Formats: sequence, C-alpha cells, structure tokens
Amino acid sequence: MSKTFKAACVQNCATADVAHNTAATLELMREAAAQGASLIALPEYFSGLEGIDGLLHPAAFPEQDHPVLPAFSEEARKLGVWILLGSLGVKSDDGRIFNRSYLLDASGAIVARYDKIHMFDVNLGAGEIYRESATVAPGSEAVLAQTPWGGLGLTVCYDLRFAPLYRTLAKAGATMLAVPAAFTKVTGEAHWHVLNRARAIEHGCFVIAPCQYGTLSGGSECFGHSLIVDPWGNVLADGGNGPGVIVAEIDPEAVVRARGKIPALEHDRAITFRRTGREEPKSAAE
Ligand SMILES: O=C(O)CNC(=O)[C@H](CS)NC(=O)CCC(=O)C(=O)O
Repeated sequence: MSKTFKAACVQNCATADVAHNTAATLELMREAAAQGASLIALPEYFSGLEGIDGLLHPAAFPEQDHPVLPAFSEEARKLGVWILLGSLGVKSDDGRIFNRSYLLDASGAIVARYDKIHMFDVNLGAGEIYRESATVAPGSEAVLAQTPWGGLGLTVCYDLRFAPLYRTLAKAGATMLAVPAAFTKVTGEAHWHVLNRARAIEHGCFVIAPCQYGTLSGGSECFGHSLIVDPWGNVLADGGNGPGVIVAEIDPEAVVRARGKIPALEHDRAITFRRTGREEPKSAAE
C-alpha cells in the first residue's frame, strides 16, 4: 500500500483575463507546495472562460497551442509536484470545445486527460439557465490515472451527480476521486457537501474537490468550499469562500479501513428490472 502524502486544492475565481488567472493560480500552487503538498488540484476552468449571452465561450485553444499548459507543466517540474489541471477549454473538431481535465506528473508530462461527460444543461429558475452542451462537446470515457499513491479517478463538476461514473472508477481501482468544479452558489449550498461526501462513502475513496468561488467572468456565482473528504465521509478540509489553498493528509490505509468495515464494492450486485402490476389493455389500434 502506498505511503501517506499531502494533497491540496487551490481555490480561485477566474476573471476574463487568462494571464491574470494563470498567475494567480500558480501563486496559490506555490503556497500549497510550500505546505508540503505532492498533488495539487485546480478547479474547473481555473484559467478562465468568457460568458457571452449566457453561453460559455472559454478562452479555448487547440491542445497543442494552449497558452496555459506549458506554464503549468514547467511549474510541476520546478516544484516537483503532480498537478490536476481541473479543466481547460480545448477546441474540439465540431466547433465546440472539450471541458478537458489534465493530470501532470512531477516531470510536467501529461499523464492523463479526461473530457467531462455530463453536460450542465439546466434551468435553476430566476433566470439562471445553463446550456453547457451549446458550447461543449461531451466526453464518453471514464479515465483512471495511476499515481504514486494509487488510482485517481478523473471527473469534472456536474459529473458529481452521476454515481455510476464513480462506481465504474472505483471498481476499476480508484482509491481517490477528483472533482474539480465551478459549482453554482445555488446548487452548491444545497448539494455540494452531501454529494461529495456520498461519493466518498459509497466507494471508500478520498474525494479531492477544488471549486471556484465568487462571480466568474461569465456572470455565474460559484460556491467555493473546495473539499477534501476521507473514505469514511469526514470532511478533512473545506475552503470556505475566497481565494486560498486547503491541504490534507491522504493516508491510503484509510481506504483499507473504510472498505474493511463496509465492503460495499464487493457487495454490489447486478440488478434486473421487471414491470409488475396489471398491464393496461392495449387499444385495437396498437
Ligand atoms: O458556470 C460557469 O460559468 C462555469 N461552470 C461551468 O462551466 C460548468 C458548466 S456550466 N458548471 C457546472 O457544471 C455546474 C454544475 C453544478 O453547479 C451542479 O451540478 O449543481
């Protein structure tokens, strides 16, 4: 079993200025590294996005030309840390973008990429409408990345509401689940803590969930409260509101202990479905 290490979440508020956001998150990353973090996770769209007519038009580029990637690759190498780039807008070939998460190792190499699968197309009322699929092309593949501390399942934001994705990752070997986010304030207040704790408890995994705070350039209000949750569901660190860094110790043995008490992953059973009750008489036309 791998040894204990420190993980961190950076909590920022992305403006319309990608260069500013990049500099600010690099600064917070250095703070996390100074506190001994070996794995540092950044929120969804940490480097910024533009909100035009309520749609998302992140400052997106083809991956090979992305202006943000080299800076963070270099920083991972300089600090000797692994970095989860929560997500960047990366041009897709259908004129939209991918909401793509990257894991960089301590040499700065991209060791995993994951395209957000579930699109936040919702109407929260009071004029708060999101149509992520209007500008984002969904991914379709769950991604488990190997790290020196165990398997890290990659997810993004709205994915958090879809438990089967986390079950797939846990059954594939994940002992840690990444949930970089820009959760809205409205839904964050109602659901963020309980959903992250549920994913940790259901799968006996650590959850590392960096979230943006404040009002983004697109106008949406983000919840903040980046979280690190242990496999028993205890919140080890909560970023509250405002810029900053949270750091917590990740002891892989905690996964063994939680799963030893509640071996839910082993008890999981395939479920069949049968409709019962009186069938409605079919009309002659049918
Ligand atoms: O809003 C922004 O400008 C940035 N946020 C995003 O890009 C994404 C897609 S719109 N936000 C979410 O997925 C929120 C999910 C969420 O909040 C929930 O599932 O409750």
